[in-house]
Amino acid sequence: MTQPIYLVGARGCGKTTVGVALAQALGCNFVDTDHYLLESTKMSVADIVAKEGWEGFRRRESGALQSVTAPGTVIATGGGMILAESNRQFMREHGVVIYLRAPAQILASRLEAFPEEGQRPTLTGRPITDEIVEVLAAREALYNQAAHHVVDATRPPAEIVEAVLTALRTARAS
Ligand SMILES: Nc1ncnc2c1ncn2[C@@H]1O[C@H](COP(=O)(O)OP(=O)(O)O)[C@@H](O)[C@H]1O
Ligand SMILES: O=C(O)C1=C[C@@H](OP(=O)(O)O)[C@@H](O)[C@H](O)C1
Ligand SMILES: [Mg+2]
Repeated sequence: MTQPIYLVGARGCGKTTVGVALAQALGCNFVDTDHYLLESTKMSVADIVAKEGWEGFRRRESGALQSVTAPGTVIATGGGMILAESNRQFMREHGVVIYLRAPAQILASRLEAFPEEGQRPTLTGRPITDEIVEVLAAREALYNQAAHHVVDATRPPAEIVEAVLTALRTARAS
């Protein structure tokens, strides 16, 4: 596998968790665009948003996407990476895009257990359950548009990794 693999999906679908395990299974490098921003700016997502607004954060994450793109790399994106058409096009052109899909109730229960406020400042100011329903409704079509493969992300991480590997193998054989 030399093409980069991009994991997309809503907050809490497991892009970061599954990305680490997938990279290990493939013997690839792993990068997370939010971790890249944290390391390169020394600011959390919440810090960047407080200082520059969501617009500033979105500009920086588009830059991060281009910076981390390299052969032999599994890339966990932030949940809003697919908002920009240019990012969707960039990912589709440069690699294989996998959408980790899970329903709002599952995402909400994971995020309520581990909110990680520095990583996930509120997007709407609404309670987490309402926010996720709203955000998924606005983005589901974009996740699907960006994706070469859609994988059920309600299972344990090891099973999701297996499903991604199967999707990659099937695509290569066809
Ligand atoms: N497949 C899974 N099953 C159960 N919990 C999960 C799964 N994937 C991730 N989690 C948990 O959900 C939370 C968010 O996971 P994370 O990988 O940070 O998601 P994302 O990067 O998509 O926002 C973490 O606490 C993580 O342990
Ligand atoms: O959905 C979003 O708009 C965001 C998701 C977060 O990443 P995760 O999806 O890894 O939580 C992070 O990039 C930022 O808080 C914005
Ligand atoms: Mg993440």
